[in-house]
Amino acid sequence: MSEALRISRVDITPVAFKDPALLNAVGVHEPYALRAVIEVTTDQGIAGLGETYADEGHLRRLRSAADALTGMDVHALGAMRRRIAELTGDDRGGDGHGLTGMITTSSTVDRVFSPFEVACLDIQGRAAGRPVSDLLGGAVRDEVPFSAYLFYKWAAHPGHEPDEWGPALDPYGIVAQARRMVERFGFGAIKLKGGVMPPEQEVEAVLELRRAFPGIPLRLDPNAAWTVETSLKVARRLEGVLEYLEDPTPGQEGMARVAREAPMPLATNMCVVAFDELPSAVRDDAVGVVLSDHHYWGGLHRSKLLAGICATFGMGLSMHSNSHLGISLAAMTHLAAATENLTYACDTHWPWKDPAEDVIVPGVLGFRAGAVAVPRSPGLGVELDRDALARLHEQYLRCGLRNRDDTGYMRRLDPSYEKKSPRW
Ligand SMILES: O=C([O-])C(=O)C[C@H](O)[C@@H](O)C(=O)[O-]
Repeated sequence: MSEALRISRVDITPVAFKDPALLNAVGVHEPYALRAVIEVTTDQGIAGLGETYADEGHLRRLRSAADALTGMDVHALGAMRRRIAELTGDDRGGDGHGLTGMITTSSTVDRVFSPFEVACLDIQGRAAGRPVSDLLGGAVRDEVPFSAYLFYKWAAHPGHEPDEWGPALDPYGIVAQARRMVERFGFGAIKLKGGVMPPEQEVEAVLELRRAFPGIPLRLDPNAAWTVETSLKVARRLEGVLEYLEDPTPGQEGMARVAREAPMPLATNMCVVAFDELPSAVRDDAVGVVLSDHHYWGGLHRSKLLAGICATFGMGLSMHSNSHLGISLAAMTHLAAATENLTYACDTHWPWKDPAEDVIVPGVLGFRAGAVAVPRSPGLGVELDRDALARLHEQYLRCGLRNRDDTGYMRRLDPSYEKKSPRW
């Protein structure tokens, strides 16, 4: 039997990178997005990478988990998760963790375990000379399609630097943003973040997108900003236009009422965010598509478990994102490549990031025709750029967000912004 690879050291480095003034149902993105880079090193000197949220509460839990996992074999993933569960208890919720408009009910154990699992899989892959997708059962696709993630957006906002994208505050601004995204990255699917403008304006924006991009799958996601009645009006107006409508209204009960009459599937990353929320969603037909996210579903293996449950119960599977760096993009790509029923283009915030602001050595990951090629080198296939890590850590120390005990990600709308009524 080959030797154990024991964890001898864990480095957790919080970083900040610039985020544009993107709008959603609860506010505007902070000028910086916070992430934590996890580097796990074994006694044989093999290092692996993970990435996760970086609010203070999460950082505290990551640090205690790191101490508890030191000395364990990187193959003992089940035992690692159990040890983290002993530390955190069955705590649920508390922090927003970049999930818009909700205090998440996702599992703390799964959120804390996830970046360690990814880093350990990176090490396993490096040691075995295999890409992470092989450790997940093998890639069933060589490249993973992602969607253009459009946002209503201010040109700038206090604390944000003006960026090359400019404002997008009406349907024409949204179509112009989509054209630039599609021209630059080649995306073959489009998602619009809604819940910001009056619903009829958001319907207009989707219809303009349909005119501008005939045949491209479209999605609209108002982050549960609407009533059941408004959701149904929108759904009827967009019959035959949307591939899915994401989280139109809060809660499984409301979603089930919309789902009964809506002419398209409903998707969610808000009312099903943990395994124990699946049975009622299935029983009540509340959702047609679940958006997975390995950051809160407990890593890559548990995301595959979610995929299996969705397949069993006839639900579709897509993938959620928050503002993220290249380590997460690599993990998302390996997972999607190895998940047969993940047939929707995945979400990504990647295009909104300044390409010069990342912690990985550039050149390995990129979009061609809207897709990312699955890395074939051992592990995740990405390397840490230590100078960039130090720079973005300095930015974290300077940016003034680190003492917040929330997501460090969203700012509630300031009073000068008059939010339009979410009702129709
Ligand atoms: O529903 C979603 O897609 C998200 O929760 C992703 C992000 O939080 C999104 O709303 C954002 O970045 O504003």
